[in-house]
Amino acid sequence: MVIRTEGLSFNFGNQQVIKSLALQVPEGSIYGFLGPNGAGKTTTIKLLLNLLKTQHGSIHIFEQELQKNRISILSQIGALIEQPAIYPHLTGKENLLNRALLLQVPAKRVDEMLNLVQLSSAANKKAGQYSLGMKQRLGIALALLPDPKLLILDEPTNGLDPNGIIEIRELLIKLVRRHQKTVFISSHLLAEVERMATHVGIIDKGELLFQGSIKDLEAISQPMIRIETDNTVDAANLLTRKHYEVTDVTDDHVYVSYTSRSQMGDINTLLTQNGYIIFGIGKQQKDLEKLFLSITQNA
Ligand SMILES: Nc1ncnc2c1ncn2[C@@H]1O[C@H](COP(=O)(O)OP(=O)(O)OP(=O)(O)O)[C@@H](O)[C@H]1O
Repeated sequence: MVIRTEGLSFNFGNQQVIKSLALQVPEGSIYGFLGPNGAGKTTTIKLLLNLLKTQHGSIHIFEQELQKNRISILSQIGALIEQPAIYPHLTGKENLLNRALLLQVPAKRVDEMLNLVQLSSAANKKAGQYSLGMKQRLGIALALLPDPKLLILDEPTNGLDPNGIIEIRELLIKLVRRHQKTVFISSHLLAEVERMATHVGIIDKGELLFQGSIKDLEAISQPMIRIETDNTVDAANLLTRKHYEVTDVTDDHVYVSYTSRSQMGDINTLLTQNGYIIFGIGKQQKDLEKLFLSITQNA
């Protein structure tokens, strides 16, 4: 494991914001650390980076205890938390050169990093004029400069437009596949993490509700077919008789486990032929809130 915490807890005053967290982040993974605002993601990341001191429990990174091996561990971690520390009056390249000098990294890595995050053509533009997405990519380039084995990113796509989100996602996938890094990335968006993560941890109110591979997550975040119809109870009964798995019935909607697009067509035909009016039918992915419900209900 690249990151392993045991019984990790943290209090701000008398508010316990991290509760006995047992994270397991495998080598070469993109680990999506998922949770709503205020769940404790940033606090956890600050603990992992030793920006906050561990109060209870233990943190092992690269199989070494963090407190005892602080300097050697932290020198192998690249991090981006909150706003990237960028000098706006310097160009992107100057920002990187500055940091390279500080870290005693060969200057030629600067061009390599600009290339990797696709900022070569904007290298000589002032960083203050960069778009949010470009700033985030510059932040990632800064974090990658010392060639860390582990990259920790706190909500790196926050505030980005869809294009910016795709760019960051592709960059992270490339880093893991081609450059053998491990990426730990926090987010409050299930859909975003699902598209790139190999492993997921879900935290709410400081507690880890779920941890596992993306396959394990798919098993519980199964999409549904949402059918808006006039007589939901009768429609649900008909569907059940026809061996469809009805998961929920409300006044306006019937929900059925989704298996395929053609199954959605079959349901549409079946209900229409039996005289039901279909106002709408579509595939619905569970959002984080619904996922929480199924996790806690299945626990
Ligand atoms: N310096 C602090 N002093 C007191 N309480 C804090 C401090 N920093 C965070 N908290 C509280 O700790 C809890 C967890 O916050 P944290 O920032 O870790 O959550 P988060 O999951 O990163 O959320 P967000 O996505 O909003 O940043 C919240 O209730 C927050 O109000």
